[in-house]
Amino acid sequence: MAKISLSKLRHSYLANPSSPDDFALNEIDLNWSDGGAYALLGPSGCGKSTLLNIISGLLHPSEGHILFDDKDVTDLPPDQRNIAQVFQFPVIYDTMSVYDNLAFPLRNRGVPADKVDQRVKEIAEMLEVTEMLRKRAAGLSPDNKQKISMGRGLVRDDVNVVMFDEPLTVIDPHLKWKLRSKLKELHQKVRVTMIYVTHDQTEALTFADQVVVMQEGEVVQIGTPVELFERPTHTFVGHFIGSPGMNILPADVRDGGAFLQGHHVPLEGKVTGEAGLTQIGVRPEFIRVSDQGLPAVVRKVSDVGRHSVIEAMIGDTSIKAVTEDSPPEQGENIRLAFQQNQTRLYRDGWLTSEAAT
Ligand SMILES: Nc1ncnc2c1ncn2[C@@H]1O[C@H](COP(=O)(O)OP(=O)(O)OP(=O)(O)O)[C@@H](O)[C@H]1O
Repeated sequence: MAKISLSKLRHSYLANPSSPDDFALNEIDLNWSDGGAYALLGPSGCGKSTLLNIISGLLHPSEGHILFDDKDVTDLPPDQRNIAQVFQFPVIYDTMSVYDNLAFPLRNRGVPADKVDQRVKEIAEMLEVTEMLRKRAAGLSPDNKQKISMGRGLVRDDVNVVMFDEPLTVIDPHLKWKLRSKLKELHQKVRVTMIYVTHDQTEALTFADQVVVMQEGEVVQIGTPVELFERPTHTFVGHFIGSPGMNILPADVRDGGAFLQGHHVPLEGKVTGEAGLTQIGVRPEFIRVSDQGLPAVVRKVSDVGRHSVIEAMIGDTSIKAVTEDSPPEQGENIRLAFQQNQTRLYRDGWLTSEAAT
């Protein structure tokens, strides 16, 4: 297990990059603690695989350094980095038994047979595959194959890090949540540093203690799932995380106050910075239908099970609110109250209101 540091990492696939747009990764600095569970989250093309390949050693960064426990590994090839990887598609030997598949990474490194046996049985128990150990891998369902693939990633206890690259891609939707929580449970048992790459917010937020959100080659926020939900430092994070995402509303700022369609909107705290495009950010969960608040007209109501999503118009600005009470009717005139300590201001995308004290 290792602490991992990425220092001033940049990468371009071009031979002679000249502008920031030429870089697939732009200046990444990160410090990950030994034994932590981390996720890299972002839409397709944001640079997740590039970063993962740099950490595993498949790709040499154009600039910067990778350190494992303060040792610079930037120039080391993958086989000398002592990493285990679990990929999108199961990597197992169909002709071998489940037992031999799990034992393979250990036998390969000359681990004594009794230790191999003990560790294989331990991992099989954690994954709940003990009864499959004697079966041939070829006959397994895709989700069981991926479980074994994960087991192969976890079986060695001497790795610096286990990296998961979209590991639930091939899993049936109704089994995904099972494997997702299994993985979290496994991390708590084995306490190896783990990095989980995904574009799926649910997977990232359920697995990781800390999530790194990426957009267009940059890290836009690093935080716990709660921090990302409650106080996104960028509108991209606000919108990308949550279902529905944060409302990002056009705002005029004058005399230190924010106005939406001419109505004053009290913010969490003082406004900092100057000029730029200003927007109010408030999550649908923090807007209530109330006697007081901003006048709005209901455009649509969607019943999504435990709650309803109200889509309304304030002037010509569309806004979403979530309610667990009985929702208003389409076309109804309502008032929407924003919870002040959850109402933030963004300037050119970045958080520019001070936190409530
Ligand atoms: N081998 C390559 N040569 C040139 N450009 C590349 C190469 N691999 C990736 N890129 C570019 O680098 C950027 C980041 O891609 P990357 O694959 O790291 O993103 P990602 O977040 O992993 O996306 P996905 O989830 O689709 O794999 C993209 O603009 C992509 O087109």
